[in-house]
Amino acid sequence: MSNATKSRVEDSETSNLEYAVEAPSKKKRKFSPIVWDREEKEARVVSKDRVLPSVPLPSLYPSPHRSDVASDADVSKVDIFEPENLSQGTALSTAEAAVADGLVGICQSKNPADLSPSPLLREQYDKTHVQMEEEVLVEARNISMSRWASDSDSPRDMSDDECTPNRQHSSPESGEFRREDSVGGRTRTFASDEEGSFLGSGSGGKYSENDLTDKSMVIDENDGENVVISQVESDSEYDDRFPMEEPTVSSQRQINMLQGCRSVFEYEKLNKINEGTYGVVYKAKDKKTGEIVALKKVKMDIDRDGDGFPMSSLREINILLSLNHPSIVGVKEVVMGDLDSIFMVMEYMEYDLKGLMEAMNQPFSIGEVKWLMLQLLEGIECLHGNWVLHRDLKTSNILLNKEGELKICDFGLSRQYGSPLKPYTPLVVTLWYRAPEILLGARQYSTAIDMWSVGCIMAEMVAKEPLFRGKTEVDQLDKIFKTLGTPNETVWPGFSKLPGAKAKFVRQPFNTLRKKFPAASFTGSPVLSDLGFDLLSKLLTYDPEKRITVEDALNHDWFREAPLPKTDFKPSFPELNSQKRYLTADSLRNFYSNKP
Ligand SMILES: Nc1ncnc2c1ncn2[C@@H]1O[C@H](COP(=O)(O)OP(=O)(O)OP(=O)(O)O)[C@@H](O)[C@H]1O
Repeated sequence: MSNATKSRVEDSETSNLEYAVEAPSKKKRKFSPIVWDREEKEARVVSKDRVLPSVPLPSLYPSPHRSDVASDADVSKVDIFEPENLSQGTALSTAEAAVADGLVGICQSKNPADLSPSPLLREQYDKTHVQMEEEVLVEARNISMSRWASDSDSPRDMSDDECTPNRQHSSPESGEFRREDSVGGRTRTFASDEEGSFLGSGSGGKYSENDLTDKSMVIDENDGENVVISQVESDSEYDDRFPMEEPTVSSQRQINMLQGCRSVFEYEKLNKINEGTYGVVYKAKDKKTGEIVALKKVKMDIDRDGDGFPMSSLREINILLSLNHPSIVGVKEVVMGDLDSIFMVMEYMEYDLKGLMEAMNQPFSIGEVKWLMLQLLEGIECLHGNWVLHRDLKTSNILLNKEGELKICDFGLSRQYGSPLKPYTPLVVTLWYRAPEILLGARQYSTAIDMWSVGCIMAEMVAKEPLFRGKTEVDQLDKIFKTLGTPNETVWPGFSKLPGAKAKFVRQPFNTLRKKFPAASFTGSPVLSDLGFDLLSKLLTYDPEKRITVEDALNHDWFREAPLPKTDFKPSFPELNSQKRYLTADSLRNFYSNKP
């Protein structure tokens, strides 16, 4: 369990405990680029142990902490890892093409001569490179022109927030400090049991140059899948408040073509964990250190239009290498296999939330749900604070380890600006956590889409079953409307103008969510206090502009009422079945028969 997350504490006037109190923030809210200012919370108590960031994405720069992991490419390529595919002569060239496209500096080679790309790979690199350049430019421009762009509001003051973007040029001093330093001096970490007693203290597919001259960023989604950046808001008031800055990306971007990756043969493959849309995940052991890791093999046959390294994978790697947060799965390095294989080496997590819930015979307790929610929200706060939308939050993308630490994984769909999304199979990309604005074909959406997913995940953790299990998009909307009531212009201004709103949906005048989660129950239905229900309702709010932000969710009083977050929660299941991430009948039987 990470100290950072464990020690998140919120202020409460009703509490007689002392907490570290952060002064009311002067910053504008910094969540959705298309959702405007709201009242700020008066005060928020935060952890004394949190490691805080200093700089935003986009970062094509590797972590200084991570580049040292891969220092020896001159390794023997023992033929134990997919030997049939081994082609030493071309491997480095492939890796180089990938490296040059953003895996910059995460690998090193002792022999630069090995790294000259073949003409074919050179061409692939050039194509992908141009696309990356455009995206990076747009992303950076938008960040600098956002409402955070003033001195006090810039994402560069992410030191006020929760995560540490890894950048080659950032010094540890500037990148990290403890929140307790900032204000007040009153700090306390906490742990609780279930009863609440404290146990411890302490637009259309392409963007143009013109797009770069506007003031704020939104994301367009065309035809359901093609996501691009477009620009909104150009009023003078905005200009006054948030003066434009020139992008600095071109001077920041540095590609070291002479750096290469370590080989996957440094690892001993143990077994396949799972196969998702974008890659196969293996459990493996570092031969030198014995450390157990997860290796995600990047699929090369999708999402690349036949001409390069998959953009989804590059983005995922870039994001994961750029962010360092206890609730975001850590990537140790990127290694290369054969001509067409690149692997991400990640910290190994024993469970994913989906598999775990399938294996449990009881739902989580409310204290456990709170603890998991806090960790999840903190990871999302880090993402949103760095202009990253996850866009595919679901229970199988939330990993847990034996220590009860939760980490978000699978950033394959994150920040897919300008690149079509091509799910390998529609069955895999679930609709269940998808926000109504996306289902209804909204062309602009924001961080609120992730918050909807969090609402679905919260409900699922409480009830131990998915909240809305639609089979098609229309079915998904029907299921949502049946429970939350059919939206209208009153609850969701702008709803009727959404492309999908013309369809005939169920007419449900009432919100019946409370019935599913009563405050007290004699029927065995999951129970949620008024505060818990309030948070859930705010997460599952139709209007994205009114939907709760991650910061407000983290400040919600539900986390301060008993039972408190169960910070000492540790999943007590044996490690999940390696193939499917859920327990075999045998291991379950053994598990329960051995229980006292
Ligand atoms: N670091 C890890 N440790 C252990 N298991 C992991 C790790 N990363 C991923 N997994 C397992 O592999 C599965 C697939 O991983 P991931 O979601 O990253 O792949 P994907 O191809 O992007 O999947 P999707 O189809 O959901 O987009 C996860 O649901 C999880 O069970």
